[in-house]
Amino acid sequence: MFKKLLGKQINIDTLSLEERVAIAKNEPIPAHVAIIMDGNGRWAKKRAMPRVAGHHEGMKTVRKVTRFASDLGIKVLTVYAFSTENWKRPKPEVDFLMRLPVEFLGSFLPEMMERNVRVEMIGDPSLLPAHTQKALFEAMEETKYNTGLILNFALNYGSRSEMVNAMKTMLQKVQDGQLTMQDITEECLTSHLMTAHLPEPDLLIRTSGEVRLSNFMLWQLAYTEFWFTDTLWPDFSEENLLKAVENYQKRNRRYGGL
Ligand SMILES: Cc1cc(N2CCCCCC2)n2ncc(-c3ccc(F)cc3)c2n1
Repeated sequence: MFKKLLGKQINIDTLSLEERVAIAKNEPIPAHVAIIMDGNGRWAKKRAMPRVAGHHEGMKTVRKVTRFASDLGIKVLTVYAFSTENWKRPKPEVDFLMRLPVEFLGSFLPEMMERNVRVEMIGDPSLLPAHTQKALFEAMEETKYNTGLILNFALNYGSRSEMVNAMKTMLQKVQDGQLTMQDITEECLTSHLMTAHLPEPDLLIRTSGEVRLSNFMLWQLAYTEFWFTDTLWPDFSEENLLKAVENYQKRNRRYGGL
């Protein structure tokens, strides 16, 4: 890929990762990157390993990508870790998945503190097992004053139920006289979503060649740039994230305008 640098055309594919990071940092870095982390089961199947091996490897990729996103200066990284539809999977697989937050936080929390990373979540935690909730709430409590990258886990999250809940709250406020019909605007609905305190995603990445949203942040992604890759999530690397950011920086976002 060619980039204009200091009046010269540079073939950045010939540069090192570090050199490309330095160049990328001279242009707007997407403040909020959202990732649908697909391909874990396929990764395991290709290696004749159980599906859970792919999930476990995928968890290590979350750690790797978090480090790199923090180094790049990304402000918010939202990762779709467990959807409301995932409860339909076999119980042993769900049980394994529900232990990943415990393992991840147990091993990575000290480094996240050093890196000033804040752990947040979107979704309904009430259905998560007690050990998962405990690990999550402790990590959110311990990191709540950190001002660096926000690592935002979408857990037991579904966009349609998020929007229905927002509408119900707004309707209740209209009934209670706290809101009028004129108050019901796009901004009002946005402020009632779980992501109200976050900027909308600038870049959405989906791995493993799937090209669909799977009930993920449907409202919030209205003006987001999408980047799809055939790479399976466990194989996703700093190189892949940098490629997505470099591609993002080549696009001129119009937000519906000309
Ligand atoms: C359910 C689930 C699945 C999960 N996968 C690994 C990544 C690929 C996608 C599915 C499997 N990962 N990876 C990290 C977490 C996690 C969640 C919350 C938290 F506070 C800390 C870590 C996680 N949670």
